[in-house]
This record gives sequence, C-alpha cells and structure tokens, in this order.
Amino acid sequence: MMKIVDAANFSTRRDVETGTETQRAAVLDILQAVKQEGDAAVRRFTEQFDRIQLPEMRVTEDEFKEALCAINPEVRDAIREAAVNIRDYHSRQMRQSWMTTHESGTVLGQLIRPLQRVGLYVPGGTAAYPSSVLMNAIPAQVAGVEEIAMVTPPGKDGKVNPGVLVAAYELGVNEIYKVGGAQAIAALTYGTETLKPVDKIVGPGNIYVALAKREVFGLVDIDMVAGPSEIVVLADSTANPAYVAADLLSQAEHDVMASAVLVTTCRELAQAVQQEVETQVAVLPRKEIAQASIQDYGAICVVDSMEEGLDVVNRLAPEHLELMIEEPMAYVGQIKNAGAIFLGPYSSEPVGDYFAGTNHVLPTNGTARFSSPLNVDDFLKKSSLISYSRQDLLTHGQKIVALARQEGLEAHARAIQIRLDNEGK
Ligand SMILES: NC(=O)c1ccc[n+]([C@@H]2O[C@H](COP(=O)([O-])OP(=O)(O)OC[C@H]3O[C@@H](n4cnc5c(N)ncnc54)[C@H](O)[C@@H]3O)[C@@H](O)[C@H]2O)c1
Ligand SMILES: N[C@H](CO)Cc1c[nH]c[nH+]1
Ligand SMILES: [Zn+2]
Repeated sequence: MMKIVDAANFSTRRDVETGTETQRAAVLDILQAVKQEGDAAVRRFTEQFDRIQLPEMRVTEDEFKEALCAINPEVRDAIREAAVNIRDYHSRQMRQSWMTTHESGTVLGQLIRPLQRVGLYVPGGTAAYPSSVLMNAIPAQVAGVEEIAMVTPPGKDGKVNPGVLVAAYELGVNEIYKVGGAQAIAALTYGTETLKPVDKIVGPGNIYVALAKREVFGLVDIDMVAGPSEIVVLADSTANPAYVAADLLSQAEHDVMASAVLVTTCRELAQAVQQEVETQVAVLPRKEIAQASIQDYGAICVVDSMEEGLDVVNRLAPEHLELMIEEPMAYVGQIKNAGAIFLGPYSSEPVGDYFAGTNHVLPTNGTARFSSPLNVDDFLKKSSLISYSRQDLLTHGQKIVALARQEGLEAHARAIQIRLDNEGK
C-alpha cells in the first residue's frame, strides 16, 4: 500500500549512484582487465555475467535480417513514426556557428562542431529498450556525429532483442556490439581489437554501467549518470485517480528502486489513488518489481495548497512531473526543477517515453536542479574563434601586458610586447 507521508521531511533521494564497495571494486577490475587484455577480457566477462560465449561480438547482416523478419509490422511502423517525431523535435535544437565583426576589424566567433565518434549504451538486462536506441541515436545524428557505435548485452540465446536491432536499422546505425555492463563501457573507452574507442558514451544502464561511466569520465565524455526512473504527479480534485495510479505504476515497473510519488491538495484523491494502485498493480506482468518500488520508494503527500505542492515538487526535482490539475499551464511558470513536465490528463508519461518527440533520457535523483534532458548539445562541441585586428592589438596591447605581469607570466607579456615594439608603439 502506498504510504501517506508528511510533505515537510519527504525526500526521494536514493543512494543509487555510488554503489557498494564490492560493486565499485568489481567495476575497477573490469575496466583494468579490458584496458590490458582487450577482446579476451570482454569475452571473459560476457561469459561470466551474461552466461554466453560469443564467437563474434559485432552484429552481422544476417542478424539484422532475422530481426526484420521477427518484428511485428505494427511495432516497426510505430518505431518509424516515433523516430520522425523525435527527429523533428531535436532538429529544432540544432545550433549554428556564429561570428561577430567589430568596427575595429576584430572578428570573434564560435564554431559548432559535432563529436566524431560516440558510443551508445542500450540496456538489455531485465528489459530491452528499442525506444532508448531512438532517444540516444537521433540527437547524435541531428548533431552530425559521423560514427555511432552501439553496445548492448546479448540475451541468453546470444542475440540482441529484435526491436533494438530494428530501431537501429531504421536509423541506419549498423555498428552494434553484443557487449553489456562495465566491460562495454571499458571497450568503448580504451578500444579493443574489435571495437574502436569513442569520444563520448551516452545512455542509461544499471549500477555497473553507471559506476563504469563515472570512472571513465575525463578520458571520454559522458552524458550523465542516470539512476532509476522517477515520477511525481501533482494533482488536485479534478484528476482521475485511475489515470494517476496508472501513470505512477508506469515508472514503478521499471525498477525496484524506481520512485513514484503523488502530491495532492485533495485527501479524497489520495485515498482513491492508494486504492487504485493496489488494484492495478495486482494484474501487472512486472508486479513484483512495481510492488517493491511502490512499497519502498512510493509515497503520497497531502498538501494544504497548490503553493505548498509546488514547493515539494521543486524540492524533489523529479525526472518526470505530471500536472493533473485544473489549469496546468497557469502553474508552469512556477516549476523550477523537473526533467520533463507533462501537462493535463492526456499527457501521460509514456507519451514522452515513446512517441511525442521529447527525449526520455532525463536527469534523475534530484539532478534536474542542474542538468537537462539528453539533447543535441550533448553531441556538439564549440571552439572559440579569434581574429584580432592590428588596430585592437595596438589599442589594448598594454592592458594585456599589465594583466600578464600581474599574474607573474612574463612570457605572456612579451608575446604581446614584441608585437607592440615591432609596430612602433
Ligand atoms: N533513464 C532512462 O532513460 C532509462 C531507459 C531505459 C532503462 N533505464 C534503466 O537502465 C537500467 C537497465 O539495467 P539492466 O540491468 O536491465 O541492464 P544493463 O544493460 O544496464 O545491465 C546488464 C549488464 O550488467 C552486467 N552485470 C550484471 N550483473 C553483474 C555483476 N554481478 N557484476 C558485473 N556486471 C554485471 C552484465 O554484463 C550485463 O550485460 C534499469 O535501471 C532501467 O530502469 C533507464
Ligand atoms: N521512463 C524511462 C526513463 O526514466 C524510459 C523508458 C524507456 N522505455 C520505457 N521507458
Ligand atoms: Zn518508462
């Protein structure tokens, strides 16, 4: 049963990103072994953790063909249409290089360049996520990334989920390796005989993936360390309790550590949702996971006013926020921290997970206070451009010399002074 908690002290922060001592040590061992031994270590860990011997790590053309035959045509059509929506949404985020010309002749600017080679981690342990292929690969493609390598754990039969392969095929991503966990992150970072190293690794995964990404950050870039899914529904008396319960369960079924929270101004709604969750969870195929999540990390906060509710929401900084209130748009301006905000009764969270076009890789565990959904910028880098004019160097050169000497950096000062002397100033 979802517990009713006191809003004042309630928190959804979970100690999920640091892992245990044993997990951290295991990840360091895996990283080190793959760095030193390459493919041999990747194969050994795949055998140990995924219980499969892989003669060939890279997905072959025949495997793509097999997946295309196996997929339900309705699902393939939905993948295609979702891809169009996601591409359209992300295309609007693309930035352009820019330059500004000063009257003195100086030109300053910013060059926007895509990363050259990125690695996508697509989770495949307890569930397969074709949607995550779309969410990770499309922003990279929109940014203009030339090479996309995808890694995902092999199933018990040594194959990749057909939905995952078809999603990749639809996007033209064909460099796919059947490797998961920390060994996949290591291979993408250090490279092996089979796998070329990448510049950035994106995509969610379990604790081993998260710890490995955190560890290799600096050698490669990473998107974020995404933790278990979360949803907060802010609802008033106009909300339909069955809808609220269904949406809470949509995230609870992801993980035993997922968190689903209702914040409401209406005590009757709180009780009705409590009842609905009990009824709906009982018939879910993943009920053990959803029940554990609801039991340990689910909660209902009854608040006295919408203002108090908004304070709770901003403090929790949830990955997903649903506003199931009479006039949701009127309150959007007061939301300071949330990964994605869903407005009104028809904007159910799975609309964003799969289809609307927005990205489902979102900041979790309170990190929406300072970070953003995965987006095109994650695959772009910027270079500053400086073309300084003679006039500006003569006018401002002495200021630069003064600043350099103040820092005790005489060689810096002389690099400017030599030009001033040469130009007769
Ligand atoms: N935020 C998002 O957008 C999003 C999307 C999809 C999934 N997720 C999350 O991603 C996670 C996926 O986790 P998963 O486990 O299903 O798949 P996963 O692919 O992340 O992990 C599976 C891999 O973990 C490794 N592993 C398993 N046990 C190990 C051990 N004892 N020691 C070392 N390595 C081990 C194996 O190599 C295996 O290949 C879930 O928490 C899910 O909620 C998040
Ligand atoms: N809700 C997840 C992110 O928290 C993403 C996802 C993928 N498939 C279904 N849901
Ligand atoms: Zn989801």
